[in-house]
Amino acid sequence: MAKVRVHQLAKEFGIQSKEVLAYLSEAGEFVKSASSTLEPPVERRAREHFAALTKSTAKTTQQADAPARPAPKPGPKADKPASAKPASPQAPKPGPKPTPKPEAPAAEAPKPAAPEAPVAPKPAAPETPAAEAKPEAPAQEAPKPEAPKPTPASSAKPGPPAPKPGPKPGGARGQGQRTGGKGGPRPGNNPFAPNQGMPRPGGGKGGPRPGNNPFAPNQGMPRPGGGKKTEGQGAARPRPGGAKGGPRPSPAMMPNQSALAQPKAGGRGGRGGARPGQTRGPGTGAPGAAAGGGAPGRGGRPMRGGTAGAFGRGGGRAGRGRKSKRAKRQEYEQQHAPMVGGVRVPRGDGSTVIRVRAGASLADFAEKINVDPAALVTVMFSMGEMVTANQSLDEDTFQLLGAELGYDIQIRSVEDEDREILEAFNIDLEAEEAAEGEDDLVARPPVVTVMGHVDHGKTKLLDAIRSDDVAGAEAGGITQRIGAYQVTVEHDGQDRAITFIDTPGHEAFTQMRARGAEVTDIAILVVAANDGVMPQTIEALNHAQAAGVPIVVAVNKIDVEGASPDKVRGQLTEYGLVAEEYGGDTMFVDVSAKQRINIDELLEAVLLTADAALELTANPNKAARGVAIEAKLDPGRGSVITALIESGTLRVGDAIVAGSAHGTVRALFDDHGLPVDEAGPSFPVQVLGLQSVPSAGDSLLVAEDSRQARQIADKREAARRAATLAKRRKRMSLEDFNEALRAGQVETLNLIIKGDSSGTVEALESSLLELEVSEEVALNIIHRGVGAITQNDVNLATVDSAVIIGFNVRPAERVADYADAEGVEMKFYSVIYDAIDDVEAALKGMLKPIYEEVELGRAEIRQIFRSGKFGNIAGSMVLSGVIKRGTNARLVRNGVVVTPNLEIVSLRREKDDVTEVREGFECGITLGHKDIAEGDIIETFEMREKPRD
Ligand SMILES: Nc1nc2c(ncn2[C@@H]2O[C@H](COP(=O)(O)OP(=O)(O)OP(=O)(O)O)[C@@H](O)[C@H]2O)c(=O)[nH]1
Repeated sequence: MAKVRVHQLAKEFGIQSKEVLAYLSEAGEFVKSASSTLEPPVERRAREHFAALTKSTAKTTQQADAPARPAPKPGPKADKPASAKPASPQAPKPGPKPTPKPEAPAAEAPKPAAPEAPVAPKPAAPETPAAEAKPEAPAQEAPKPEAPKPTPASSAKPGPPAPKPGPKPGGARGQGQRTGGKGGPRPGNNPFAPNQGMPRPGGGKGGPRPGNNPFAPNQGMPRPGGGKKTEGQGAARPRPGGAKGGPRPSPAMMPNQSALAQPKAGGRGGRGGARPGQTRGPGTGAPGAAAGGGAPGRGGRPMRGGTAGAFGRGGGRAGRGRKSKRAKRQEYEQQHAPMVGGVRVPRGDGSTVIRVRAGASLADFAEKINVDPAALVTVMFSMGEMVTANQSLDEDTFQLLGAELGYDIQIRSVEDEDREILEAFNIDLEAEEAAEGEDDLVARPPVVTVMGHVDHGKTKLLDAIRSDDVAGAEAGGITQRIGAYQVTVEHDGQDRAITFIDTPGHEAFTQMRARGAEVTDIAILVVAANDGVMPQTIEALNHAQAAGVPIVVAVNKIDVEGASPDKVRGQLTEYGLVAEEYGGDTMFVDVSAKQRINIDELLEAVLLTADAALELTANPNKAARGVAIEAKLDPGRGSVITALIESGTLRVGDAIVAGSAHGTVRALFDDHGLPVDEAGPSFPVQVLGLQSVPSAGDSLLVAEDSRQARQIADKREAARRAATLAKRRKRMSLEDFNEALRAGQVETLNLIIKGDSSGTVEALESSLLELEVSEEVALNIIHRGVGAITQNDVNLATVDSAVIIGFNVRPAERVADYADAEGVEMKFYSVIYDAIDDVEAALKGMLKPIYEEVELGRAEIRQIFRSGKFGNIAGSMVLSGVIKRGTNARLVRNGVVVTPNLEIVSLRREKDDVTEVREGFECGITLGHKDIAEGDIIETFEMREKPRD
């Protein structure tokens, strides 16, 4: 029998030749290689040895097999084969015990594996049999022992070598990792990191991010594919991933995430961290998945960011998303502003005060509430008011609009308006005054206005005071001019000046007040002793008291027979003016303007009243501020105003602005017509140099230079024009009646008749009342009277939207101006029939118009073009007349009107939009109506007003 060779023997025992060789070598037998033959005795001993060894191994295997499943045990020995063989596939299975601890070693597996090599050879040899017993055994055991990791370590090798064995138990898992992940340990990875369970590059495509910190507690940064490959690790530490582990989502990691993450799991599970992992775990079929959620969980977070980002929600964009939300809310609120008249306009709370200047337009108001003017136009339209955005509105209209929108719209007063204008030029008159100290102020003369009933002697009195017979120069006896002058009287041994304003009654006084000019310090109320208190006396009294001006009563015409000064005193007592001698505080002085009796006493009474009731001081050392008392255009000298300086000093050469007039003071004249160089407080002075004529009552001030003066004047002019326009809008004129009636604003024509005699006035009135134009309109004469048209007439016309008819009378210049400013129409006639004809025509104009239909043109539809943009276009031929765009139309089919009330929405020739197409031409017509057919006739027409007979 041939000798047995080494490899044959090894094969026989199912072991490797080198193991046999090793044994033989150890036994002192010289055997060269696996093919060497063995001598029979050697063979026999070897057989015995291996037979015994096999037996014991088989036993061990059986033991291991049985308890292996239920209880871990032989871990220590198994490690070697495990590392050598494909235990990995199985490793995952048993790996369910997710204890953080074992994981560490597991991760370390790679390293220890290396050092193990040198150690293994030696000790391994004797163990070989055991190891060879079965590779599976260790494989199975591996999982179990994983928990008792320390055990194998200690049992395998105490002390120093501990680290080596350490890895072993984990080795099974580490292998699992390695197997799953192709790569070995990552160079930068820290095997000792507590959460080493970081996913492996092998596990995923991505690999760790370079910036990743292996020592970071949240090492388990999301990994692409990590979920799949690292469940084992994850199983060991689910926490990190789920909790803080995951780095906050950042755009940098998004690509990977989104590339690998399952959107849903990522997006949703992100918060939980574990959810994505769970989702994936099962997907891999790995038992460790449940626990493995940890690792993927980490990934979950970023995934959320990534996914969320992809959908524009949450994640890294969360912040921006929120901002945008806020913006959207604002937008939403705006969009859901209350609808008024079909447009959205922000509403006020009912008490929101919006101040607009007099004559402001919708555009001005729109700017204040930050809304599109067009929207307000629509609102006005819905309220029945047809106004344009730039049209000036009166106060009433603004009130209506304000009530509709919830705003308290207030019209700024003239004063406020002017103050604002001046503030734009850094001129604050109030602040200027407030800044003046006692030292700046010096006494100034009182300014006196003479008031009273007609013909009670105002002018005569002023004449007497001035010793200048002004009254004699007046024609007709009706005072029509305003002047001012200053007189000097001796009082208590001192020369005291008093400034007088000549006024034809209280109207101008009030008018000036209305303009913000309150120049009067004291009022002299003239009452003719022979006539007593009359209506205008009371009016004047009321006006003066309304202005808070102290009154001195001049009981005039005491020289006339039958004069009863005491009666006057008694009468005035009823109106609150109680004479001093009756225990009151009003000074009454009996005078005769004609006889010049007690004039000095009257002046003294004025001074005493001024001293007692008023503190009249002003600062003369500043740029002049004053009021234009009178203004006129002098043919030779141009614009001439009589100004009353209130404070400061006006000098020749000053750049001034008075109302909306500006210029440079060319010359100054006092009330005697003498040139002066300057005028101080309370000094009336004629001023030359303005480039236009301001109005009486306009304020005057010295500007920095002529340029500034011009700019202020321009601004004032603009404001005044706007205010005038606003007033005019609601006034009436004969020509406007038609429109006003149509708008339903009036049904009655109000008239004021003023004539030169009562006879003509009565004749005109009765003739007008006989006019019977229609039952639809009525004529109402609200006032009639003899004499010139006065400001009171204009006021009345203003209130009642009346037209003033003047028969052989004219208004005073200022009244004409006033009427113009107020938008009151005045008509003047000298022939009664002209007046009647005009009124009759106006009344006819008031009648509601009669309209009749007038055919414009006819067109036949020849072809129909469908157009998505324009709808159905009727290719037509104009049969007669003209087809005009925008006109009314109707559709006639077979002689029957099939659709009335259409409109030529658009009209085209070839490809051009045209406004009209004449007979014989083809055109494309759009009716905004779909049901059209070839052969239909389009008739166009318009409604025209039919003149009345
Ligand atoms: N006898 C007498 N007549 C006077 C006196 N004062 C004025 N008259 C006369 O009364 C008339 C009216 O005088 P005016 O000074 O024009 O009166 P007025 O108040 O200015 O009148 P109007 O300008 O129309 O408002 C004139 O004829 C004066 O001569 C007076 O003291 N005695």
